[in-house]
Amino acid sequence: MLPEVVFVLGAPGAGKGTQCSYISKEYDFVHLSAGDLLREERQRPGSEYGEMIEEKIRNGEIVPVEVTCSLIHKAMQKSGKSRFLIDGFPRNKVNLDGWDRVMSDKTKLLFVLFFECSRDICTERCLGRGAAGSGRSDDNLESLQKRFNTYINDTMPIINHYDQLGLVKRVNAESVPMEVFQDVKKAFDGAGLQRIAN
Ligand SMILES: Nc1ncnc2c1ncn2[C@@H]1O[C@H](COP(=O)(O)OP(=O)(O)OP(=O)(O)O)[C@@H](O)[C@H]1O
Ligand SMILES: Nc1ccn([C@@H]2O[C@H](COP(=O)(O)O)[C@@H](O)[C@H]2O)c(=O)n1
Repeated sequence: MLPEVVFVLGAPGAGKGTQCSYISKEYDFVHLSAGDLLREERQRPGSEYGEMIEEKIRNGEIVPVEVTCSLIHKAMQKSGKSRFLIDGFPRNKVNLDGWDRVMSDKTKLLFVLFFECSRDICTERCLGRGAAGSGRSDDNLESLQKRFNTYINDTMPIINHYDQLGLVKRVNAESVPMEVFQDVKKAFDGAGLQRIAN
C-alpha cells in the first residue's frame, strides 16, 4: 500500500503545528513540518544549504523544492510509518510541481486540511510565540508581512487548486485549540480514519 498523506495548510500562525501534534496523538499519523525540517537542516553542521535557508526563512520566501522535498522524503523513509501529516507544504506552484514530479506516484494524497484564521489573529499568535521565546528569526512584524504576502500570492492559489479538485477540508482555526480540534476530528472521522485505540 502507498504511504498516505494529508497536506496541512493555512496562514502563518493559524495553528497548524499545534493541531498536528493533537492529531498525531489521536490518529496514526506522523507529523512532518516542512518548516521544522528546514530549520533542522539550517542548523546541521556542514549543511551546504544553511545560509540560503536562513535567508529565505527570514524573508518569508520559499526554499527550492528539491531541498524541501528531499528532506520530507528522507523523514518519511526514516519514520518507517505509512501515514503522514505534511505541515506547511506545498506552499507554492513550484512546491506543487516538485511534489507531483517526484512524490505523487510514491504516495496517496488523502485530503488537504486547511486552517482558516484572520491575519490579525495569526499575527498576534506569531508575535506572542516570538515574545514567549520561540527563537524563530521570522516571528517579527517585518518577516510576518513578507510571510503573509507569500501566503496570499503563492499559497492561496495552491489551496484553491486543491479545492477545485474537491480535496480541501476547511476548519475554522480562530477559537481555542481544543475547540478547533473538535472540528479537526470531524474531518478525520468523516474521511473514515480510525482513532488509535487507547
Ligand atoms: N487555537 C489557538 N488559539 C490560541 N493560540 C493558538 C491556537 N493555536 C495555536 N496557538 C498558538 O499560536 C502560535 C502559533 O501556533 P502554531 O505554531 O501551531 O501555528 P502554525 O500555523 O504552525 O505556525 P507557522 O506556520 O508560523 O509555523 C503558538 O504560540 C501556539 O501556541
Ligand atoms: N514548504 C515550505 C515550508 C516552509 N518554508 C520556509 O520556512 C518558513 C517557515 O515555515 P513554517 O511553516 O514553519 O511557518 C517559511 O516562511 C519559508 O521560508 C519553505 O520554504 N517551504
